[in-house]
Amino acid sequence: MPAGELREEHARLAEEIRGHRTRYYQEADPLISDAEFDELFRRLERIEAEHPELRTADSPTQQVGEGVSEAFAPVEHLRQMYSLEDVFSREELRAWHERAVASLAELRPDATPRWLTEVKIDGLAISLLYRDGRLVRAATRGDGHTGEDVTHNVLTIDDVPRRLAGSDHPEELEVRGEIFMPTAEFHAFNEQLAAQGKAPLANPRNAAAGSLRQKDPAKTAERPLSMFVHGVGARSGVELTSQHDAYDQLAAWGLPVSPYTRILTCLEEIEEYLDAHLAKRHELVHEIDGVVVKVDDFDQQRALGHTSRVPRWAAAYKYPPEEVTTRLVDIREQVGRTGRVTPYAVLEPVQVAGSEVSRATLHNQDVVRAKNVLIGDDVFIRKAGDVIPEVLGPVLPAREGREEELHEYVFPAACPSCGTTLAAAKEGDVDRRCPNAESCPAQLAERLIHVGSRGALDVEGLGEEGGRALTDPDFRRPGQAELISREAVAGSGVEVPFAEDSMPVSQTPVLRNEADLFHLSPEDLKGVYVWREERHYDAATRSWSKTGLWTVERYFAKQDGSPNDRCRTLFTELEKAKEQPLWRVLVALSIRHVGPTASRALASAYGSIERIRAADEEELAGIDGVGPTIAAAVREWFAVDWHQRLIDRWAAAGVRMVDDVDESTPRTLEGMTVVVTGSLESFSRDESKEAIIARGGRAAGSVSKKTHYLVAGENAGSKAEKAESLGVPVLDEDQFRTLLAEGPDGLED
Ligand SMILES: NC(=O)c1ccc[n+]([C@@H]2O[C@H](COP(=O)([O-])OP(=O)(O)OC[C@H]3O[C@@H](n4cnc5c(N)ncnc54)[C@H](O)[C@@H]3O)[C@@H](O)[C@H]2O)c1
Ligand SMILES: [Zn+2]
Repeated sequence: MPAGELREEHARLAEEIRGHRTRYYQEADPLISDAEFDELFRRLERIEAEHPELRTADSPTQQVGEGVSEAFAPVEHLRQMYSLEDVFSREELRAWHERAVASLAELRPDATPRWLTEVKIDGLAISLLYRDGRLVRAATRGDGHTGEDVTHNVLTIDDVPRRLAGSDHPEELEVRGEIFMPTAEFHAFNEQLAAQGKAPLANPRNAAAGSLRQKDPAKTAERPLSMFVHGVGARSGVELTSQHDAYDQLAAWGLPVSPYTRILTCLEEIEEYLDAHLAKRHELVHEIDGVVVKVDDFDQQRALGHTSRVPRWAAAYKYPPEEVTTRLVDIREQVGRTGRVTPYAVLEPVQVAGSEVSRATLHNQDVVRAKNVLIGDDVFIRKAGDVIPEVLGPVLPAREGREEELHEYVFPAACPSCGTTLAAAKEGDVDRRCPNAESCPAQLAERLIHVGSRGALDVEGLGEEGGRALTDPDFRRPGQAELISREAVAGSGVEVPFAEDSMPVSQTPVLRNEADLFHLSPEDLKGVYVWREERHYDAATRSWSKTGLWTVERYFAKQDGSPNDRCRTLFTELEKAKEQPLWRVLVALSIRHVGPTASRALASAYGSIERIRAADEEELAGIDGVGPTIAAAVREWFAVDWHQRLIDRWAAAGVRMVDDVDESTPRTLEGMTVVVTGSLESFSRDESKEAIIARGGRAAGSVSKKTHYLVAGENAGSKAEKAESLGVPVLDEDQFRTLLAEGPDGLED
């Protein structure tokens, strides 16, 4: 770049950065994410590294950027307040560490540096001035020399002592720290705002900054603010030898010291600290945006000194940003397993918290409205750790001049998958559902994927791709090209020798509901993209290849026309799935509320699908691990015709609907319901249940009129009383053993 242009670029960047700093510090209402701000700042630093003549004293890189607003009286700090040098990667941290060690080796040859490692609190800097133990002034950082007088506001914060505890207070002492809003308090406060119909605060940092800058201290007093100290400025009448020595002393005087600080001896330990705190980043009292590493010893700190903006004895390692901005390209809808239609944001792919994000759920139409986003907007998005990414809201100023490209999202009236009119499940529900549960391709695909999942029948080949392909023959594997038809080839004048068995893609879905899943044969998959192989014809060389111009497909790869491996796998796996135990079949049925736990409970209580189908709601509700909600859902499910057909079809195909019973065990309890309560000597809870089921009985969890026997062990409790009041016979362990061995007849003697 020519020097003139570079100078202009530098001036433009500097101006932009100053603008963002003002909005961030004085108005607590930033226009861009911190990550983007940091990027601008780094660009300016890079330009200056190449052209040091541009690094003038008024460049943002040379100044602590906060500035002071008119709203507060200016205050001169006794000692300058600094910012911190940021490092954004392990390499940068290692380089910083190496430099510091090398400099110290030269400046203080006898010293062994120790590293005080702290979390970087996402709040705002404060300087507290104590005279003879009394708080006389509190000021923001400002430009580092002059801050703003916020004494009245700071006095409302409980963590900040007005008088120091203990004795031997210095004549004068500047304490530096960070004011923050604890994460829990932040969420509680936002809920309170929401309940009052007010806009929530964007994040704990802006919340703290905004709260401290209230003109009316009474307003600040309403905000839950806290503080931790992280340094000392000017002092007289006290001898402090190191950072940690200072913290000990400040703690003794009643000042709040961070519990997360450690003293470490080498880079390796520092990196461990980084990882450990990144992993529990959201479990701390407050939000953090990184870790600060400081040379502990004050004499060594003095030797290393400062630049005009940052100390050379400290570095802030910034964690990957959790908040960035990107373009909201579109809003589309997803139809879930239960027919719920949820809008989601299609985003221009962007890195957040170390992973790429290109989609984010928007939950429902009310949420889209509340977020006030338009399709085409630039939006703030957040991804905190493992939490799913979230669209926070639009970058309003970025709309300027782009109004034409923006438009409002309209929630569809019909299912995007099958066209059925959407409806609320019950009155007042925000969510809309597609009522075409049986054969809506999207719902069916989700159910099939669920059937194939690990927790259900565990079918390799019936995952995302398989599930979609069975419901949409046009669905293609990533990279799978579209088939070119004979007609298209014919019209092109190129002669392609189509293989005899090459055939068109089928136009109709393989499955209309899951009833026929286990009746499929490889033949049925001939027309489906996902199970076909591709061959390409290169007209120039008249040969087949993997990459040629014409994509011509044959239905299976093998020369003899037999299924390819992908197809074989699916069918071997489906065969295997038929042998899965009953509880897994129950999971696979997608009955509301019936996950693995309820399925196991049902399977062990009844042992067969027929008996579950026959059980009434009250009886089901009595099973341990079932309860009324699940019982109602089970009854509801069986009341649907096509569900009944589905079970019959699966059973006819050989899916096991009955758990193995040991044939050698006599069926002494056929038709009996037995409840076991309290602890038995020679049976565990599961063993007593299994013993009942193995003999054809039902092991229920609670006593009702339908209970045939209650077995009461040690500490039987209220069930025994209930049984007596209902006239249900109560057995002890010996009698239980007799019952198991001989059935009810045995008890009569
Ligand atoms: N989004 C925007 O428009 C915008 C504008 C300006 C600044 N910013 C953001 O603000 C930050 C830059 O501000 P900065 O100059 O205050 O630098 P900084 O936040 O990177 O680091 C310096 C500050 O960290 C604080 N701090 C927290 N924990 C600390 C600890 N344990 N020890 C010492 N200090 C600790 C101190 O207040 C100190 O002044 C960056 O994250 C930047 O992205 C954003
Ligand atoms: Zn539908």
